[in-house]
Parts: sequence; C-alpha cells; structure tokens
Amino acid sequence: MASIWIINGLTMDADSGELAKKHVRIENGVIAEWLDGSSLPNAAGADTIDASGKLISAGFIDMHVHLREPGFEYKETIASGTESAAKGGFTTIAPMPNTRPVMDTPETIQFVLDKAKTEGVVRVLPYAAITKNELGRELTDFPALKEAGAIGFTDDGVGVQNAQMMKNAMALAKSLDMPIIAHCEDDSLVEGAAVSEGAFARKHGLKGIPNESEAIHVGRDILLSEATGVHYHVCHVSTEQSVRLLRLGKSVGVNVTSEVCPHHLLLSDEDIPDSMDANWKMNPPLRTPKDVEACIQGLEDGTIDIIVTDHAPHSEEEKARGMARAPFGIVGFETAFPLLYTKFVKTGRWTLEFLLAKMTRIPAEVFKLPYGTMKTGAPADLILIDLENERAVDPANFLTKGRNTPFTGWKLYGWPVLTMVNGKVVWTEEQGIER
Ligand SMILES: NC(=O)N[C@@H](CC(=O)O)C(=O)O
Ligand SMILES: [Zn+2]
Ligand SMILES: [Zn+2]
Repeated sequence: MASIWIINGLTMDADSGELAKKHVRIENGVIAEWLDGSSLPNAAGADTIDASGKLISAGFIDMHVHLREPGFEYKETIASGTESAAKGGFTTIAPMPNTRPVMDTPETIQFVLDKAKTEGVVRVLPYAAITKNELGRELTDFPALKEAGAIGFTDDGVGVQNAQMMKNAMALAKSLDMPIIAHCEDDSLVEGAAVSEGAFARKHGLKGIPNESEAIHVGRDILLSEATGVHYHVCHVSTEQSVRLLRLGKSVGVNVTSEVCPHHLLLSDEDIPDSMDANWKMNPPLRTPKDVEACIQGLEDGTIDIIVTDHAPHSEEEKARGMARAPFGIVGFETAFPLLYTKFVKTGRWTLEFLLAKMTRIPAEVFKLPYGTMKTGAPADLILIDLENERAVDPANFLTKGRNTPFTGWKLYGWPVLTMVNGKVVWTEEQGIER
C-alpha cells in the first residue's frame, strides 16, 4: 500500500482546545507520523489528500446499530448499512443480534463477519444474543460465540425478563471476560403502548410506556452486576430515573457503563407531531423534557459514558402503518454528528473535544478496542468534517435503505466529507462509496 499524506487538516488540541493545522502520513493502513502545519511535507511518491479547512478526527465508533442482515434485507443490508455508517463518519460499528435468524450461533456470527469483509465498507464488530432466539428461556453458547468473534452479549430489541437468567448470563460472561449489554425493559409494564407516558399520550388518550419499565431493569441489573462483577452496559438510556440509578451504581464502584442516542438528547414527547407520524416512534420512546435534560446532564458528568445511534432502519411501508402499528426505531448514522455538533457545540453548551470523545476515544476505552484514536501506530481510521457549511437533512440522499427519521429538514452543520478505514478511503462526499 502506498503511503498517503492528508495535508492541512484541522485537529483539536486537547490542552488548548484550539484547532491547529496538521499533516498526517499514513503507511500500510496505520497512522505513521504527524507534522506541524507550518510547512508542507515532502509528499513525493505519496497519494495526497488536501483537507484544507476541514476538521480531521478519529473515525466515530457506534456501539449500537442494526444492520438487519440476515433476514430483513428489505430494511437494510450489511452493504447498505455500512455505506450509511461511512457517510456518517463511523468507521467501527457494532450490530445487534435481532436479525432472522437471531445471531445466536457461531455460524450466524461468522456469516455477518464474512459479509462485512466482502460487502461492508467499515469495521463490523458483532454482538451475539444472550438467549436463544432472544426468547429469554435458554442461554446461548457463550464460549463458542466468543470464539466465533462476538464482542459481547445482548438481547437488544427485548429485555431479559427473568432475573435469574440475567444473573446466570452475567456470571458466565464474567468468566469469559465479556460484557453484557442490556436493552432495559420490563414487559409487564409496557404492553400495547407506542409512546411514553407524558403530555403527548395524555393529549391523545394513549396508553403510555412508563419510565419505570426501563429503570427497573437498570436497577436490577446494577445489583446483579455488583454480585457477579461483570462489565454491564446499559443500552439507550432515556429516563431521569435510569440516570439516577447509574450515578448511584458508579458511585459505589459497580462495573457499569451506558449509552445515549442523539434523539433522546434532542427530542421530547412534546415534540411529536399531532399527525402521529411513526417516524417519531422508537424504543425507548421520547420522554419528557425533564428526562431529556437528565440524560444531557448524565452524559456531561460522565454518568452516561458514550453516544450511540441505535440506527434502526425500517421500510416506508412499515412506518406508514401509523403510530400504533409501525415498528419502533429510527435511522441514525447520517445525522448523528451534524445534529449534536449543531445543537450542542455550535450553541456553546459542549466543546467540540467533548463531543468527539463521546463518539471516539471513550467508546474505545469502554469496550477495550484499539480504535478511536489518532495516535501514531493506531489503525488509520480517520474522517474529515466540514464545520462551515449548513445543509438540511434530506432522507432522499441517505445511503441507508431507511427513510425513517424525525429530523427531515433540520438545517445542520458538521457534515463528514471523507471517511478512511485502515488507511483506505471508503467514502467521499464527491465520489461516494469507494470499495
Ligand atoms: N430502538 C428501536 O426502536 N428499535 C430497534 C430495537 C431496539 O433497539 O431495542 C430495532 O431493532 O428496530
Ligand atoms: Zn433496544
Ligand atoms: Zn437497538
């Protein structure tokens, strides 16, 4: 592989918080050298990418995504999902096992890894199911799934209802030094509801999903994590109660981490249009403004560790079934960074460094991955971002098959323009996907 220079990119200096011009050399897929931007390097014989005026960052890591393959290829494939990720600036993604068949055997894990290698454009690190078919009745073969390449265990899409089952899963995962990742939802409290308990549900006479349905599992599992010592990671935190329990768990030294999605930081149930558009339906549902603020503060004080998208594509036909009958979920890759950059960094609430850390360095630390860094010697997962130009969200331009987003028309800054994985450019704004 020839060497590559990316010249004139802007990097964030962690000490000063200032953007500084830098040049970076990539050799054999690895970050080889950084040079101060004052003079141009001798790049004779190397490919050169001019990043003038663009932010250069480590590629984003998304530890919670749905690629839908095998089984739901009409919603998304490993090819289309990884293309969408690349366009959003994500270079490493971790797909959930709620496929058909469920990723609960070494063969399905191998299938996903093989497909990702041949048809994917970003790094794919699959999770395996905790229970067979995600039915909550029988544990999967954890050692064999680890051996096949699964990076953790989760029944995302549903909660593990039985506490003893969860405790057994945690003890086994601990013995294998693997994490348990949990979709926290007590089924007995949510039956038949599509939106959160709150102003919107009251106004429309709908049954609501109560906050406790999530937080009860968070509390239960923090105690089980304490008892077993496993690394326990909470999916898509959405309630003030969950944040409170996580804060308590961390304060007494429990090995618990958690994630939050852009939509739970930006939207409340009061924003749902009266048209009952199902592009506002996701699990967990949009909560009250008080919950939104609690999630933001939890992220800010480190109670919530990382940002994930929970990219959950569904077909237009499915979403057209209306609020009550449409499946839960919205797409996320191609809007995540622009949303958060525009609404939290440009407004001055967060520093750019804080946002980048929550999408690169910290997810790598939480899941012990050698990515999310721009240090020399690291895999060259690098992205360029245009911080200057405003553009409206237009689902017609998405690379995901999903069009299910509540953010259509939002005018945002911070659009990625180039994505490189292991030193290979896989997507540019100008050329599109490069395989
Ligand atoms: N988040 C969602 O609303 N939906 C996810 C499942 C999940 O993440 O629980 C899906 O698979 O569609
Ligand atoms: Zn979930
Ligand atoms: Zn999910």
